[in-house]
Amino acid sequence: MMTQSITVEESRELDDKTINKIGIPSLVLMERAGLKIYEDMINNKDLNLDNVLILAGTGNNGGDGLVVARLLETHGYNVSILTVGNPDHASHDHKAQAHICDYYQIKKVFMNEKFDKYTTLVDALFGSGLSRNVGGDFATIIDKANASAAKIHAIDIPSGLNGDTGEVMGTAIKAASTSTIAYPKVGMLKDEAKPYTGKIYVDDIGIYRGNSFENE
Ligand SMILES: NC(=O)C1=CN([C@@H]2O[C@H](COP(=O)(O)OP(=O)(O)OC[C@H]3O[C@@H](n4cnc5c(N)ncnc54)[C@H](O)[C@@H]3O)[C@@H](O)[C@H]2O)[C@@H](O)CC1
Ligand SMILES: [K+]
Repeated sequence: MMTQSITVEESRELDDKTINKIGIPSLVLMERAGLKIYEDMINNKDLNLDNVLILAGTGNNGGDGLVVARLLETHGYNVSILTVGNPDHASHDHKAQAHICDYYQIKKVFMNEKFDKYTTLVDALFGSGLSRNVGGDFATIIDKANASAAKIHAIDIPSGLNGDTGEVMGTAIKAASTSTIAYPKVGMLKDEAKPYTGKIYVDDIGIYRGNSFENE
């Protein structure tokens, strides 16, 4: 059982070490993340997956969200994607996932979309890359998501929540459940973070701290 928590910086160092020193390709980690998040959602009986909207930023957190979109689509669920931010400036792995989503012709919606027809929203706006207060279109979408009747499942860290302190950076997603990658981040376990994280799933995707793999 992995119950340790880590800082956001450590999570980024572990990602980097796993990819660049150990040699597991980043797209393999992203695929494993997406598969685990998809399974968490399927197994969470509190989520109604009749009509799912993926809220995707243009980084790798959004890339994880696009893997979930594709897995939902290929398993027959009704799923749409709202990309927030400039797709031309998306991360390499995000662009690779967007290309795959295009192959499957997954429905795309835009900023003016009404959220009330969706049963579940997936928060893939920001994860460990959040570096400043949330504003502009991102804040608009977070506030619209929180105001909607749909439940929110967050990927890695609820967007806008400071993963180290558990504080809200401007505004933050209030998730019913969160799939966090590798280890929970320290701020997510604080009492004040609970209304934002909801139930936390910890997803093993092959990223390990120190020698913890020896205990697997
Ligand atoms: N390849 C990897 O390293 C892995 C990454 N993973 C996922 O990738 C996430 C990290 O991805 P990224 O490093 O691409 O970062 P994010 O996707 O968290 O953020 C994307 C970008 O948003 C920008 N940004 C930060 N704060 C902002 C703000 N307030 N307003 C507007 N833009 C802002 C930053 O330039 C940042 O790089 C993790 O949380 C996890 O979900 C997982 O797939 C596991 C493997
Ligand atoms: K997120």
